[in-house]
Amino acid sequence: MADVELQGIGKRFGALRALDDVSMTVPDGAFVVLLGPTGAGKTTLLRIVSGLDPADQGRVVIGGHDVSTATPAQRNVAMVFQQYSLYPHLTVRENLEFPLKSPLLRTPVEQIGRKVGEVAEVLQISHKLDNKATDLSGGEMQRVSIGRALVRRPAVYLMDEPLSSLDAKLRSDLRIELKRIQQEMGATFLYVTHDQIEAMTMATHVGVLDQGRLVQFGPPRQIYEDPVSIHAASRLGLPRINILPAGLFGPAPAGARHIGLRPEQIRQGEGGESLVKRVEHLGDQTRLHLTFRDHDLVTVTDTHTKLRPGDMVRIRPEKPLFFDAAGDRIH
Ligand SMILES: Nc1ncnc2c1ncn2[C@@H]1O[C@H](COP(=O)(O)OP(=O)(O)OP(=O)(O)O)[C@@H](O)[C@H]1O
Repeated sequence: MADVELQGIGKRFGALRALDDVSMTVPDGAFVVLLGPTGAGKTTLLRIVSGLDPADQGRVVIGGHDVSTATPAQRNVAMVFQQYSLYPHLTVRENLEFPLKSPLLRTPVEQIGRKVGEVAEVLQISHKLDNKATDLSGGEMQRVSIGRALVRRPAVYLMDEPLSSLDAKLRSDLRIELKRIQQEMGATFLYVTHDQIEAMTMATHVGVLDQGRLVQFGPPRQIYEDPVSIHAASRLGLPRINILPAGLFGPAPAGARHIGLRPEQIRQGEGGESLVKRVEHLGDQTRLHLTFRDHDLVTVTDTHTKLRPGDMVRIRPEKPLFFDAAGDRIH
C-alpha cells in the first residue's frame, strides 16, 4: 500500500472550474472519505488520481512517485465507479479472476481460486459465481465490481459511491466488511459517499469539497465538532445542523450572523418556550420539529417521549457554533 499526495490539482471543463488548487495528503493506510454536494468535484478528483483523466494543473504522487502522466495500469490503483465495469460475456467467477490473471502477477491457480472464493463470500455473491455478468441485478453487479477491486493488492483503492445501489441490510453488512478488510490489509482508500453513516464510521479522514475547493480536511469528529464553515458543518450529522439568526437566543459574539446548533447542542427543559410541530419516531431515534420565535428547528429526544404536536418545550443552546455573514466560523 502507499500514501497519495495531491499537489495543487486544477481541472476545468470549458468555463467551469471543477477543481481549484486541491492539495491533500492521504497517509498510507488511511481511509479518506470525500464529501460535498453534487457537482463539488469528487468524481473528477477520483478520476484524476486514477489516471482516467489528466489534471490541467498539479501533481499526483503515489508512494513517492510522481504518476501525473502515468496510465491507470502503471499507477497500480483499483477502482470501483458507479457505472459497472464488468465483462458482460464472462461469468462472475471469470470477472473476479480477471485481475489476478494478469501475466505480470503470475498468481498460482490455487491462490486465484482461494482469493475469489473469499471475496465472493464477503460480498455474499458465492451462489452466483457461475452466472453470466449480464444475468445479475444492479446491486449484484455492483458487488462484483467491488470484488474485482478487492481481489487485488493495489497501491490504493479508489471507490465512488460503491454501496449506493445496495439495499439497507447489504449496505450496512458491506460497510462493516469493507472497513474490516481495509484495516486488516492496512489499505489506503479514497472513497466518495453521500452516506453520513459510511462517512462517520469508515473514515479516518474526511475531505470536504465545495465548488472544486478543499475547504476542510481532518478526522470526521473534528469536521463534526469543529467545522470551519456552515458548508463543512452541514456535510455531517443527521438531523442536519440547525442554522438560525445569531441573536435568536440572546447576545451573540461580535460579527456573528448565524448560530449553528446540532441536536445535542439544544438542551431541553430550560430556556425559552418552543412549539412542538411534529414528532417523528424513527425507531432508534425520535426527532422533534420545533418552532422557536417563528424559526423552525429539528432536534432529537427520548425515544419514548410523551411529547405531541401542540405541546410547548423549553430549549436553550449549549456550546453553540457561530458563523459570520460569509458562513465562516467565528471562534
Ligand atoms: N466530462 C465532463 N465535461 C464537462 N463537465 C464535467 C465533466 N465531468 C464533470 N463535469 C462537471 O464538473 C463538476 C464536478 O463534477 P463531479 O462529477 O466531479 O461532481 P461530484 O462532486 O462527483 O458530484 P456527484 O455527487 O453528483 O457525483 C460538475 O459541475 C460537472 O457538471
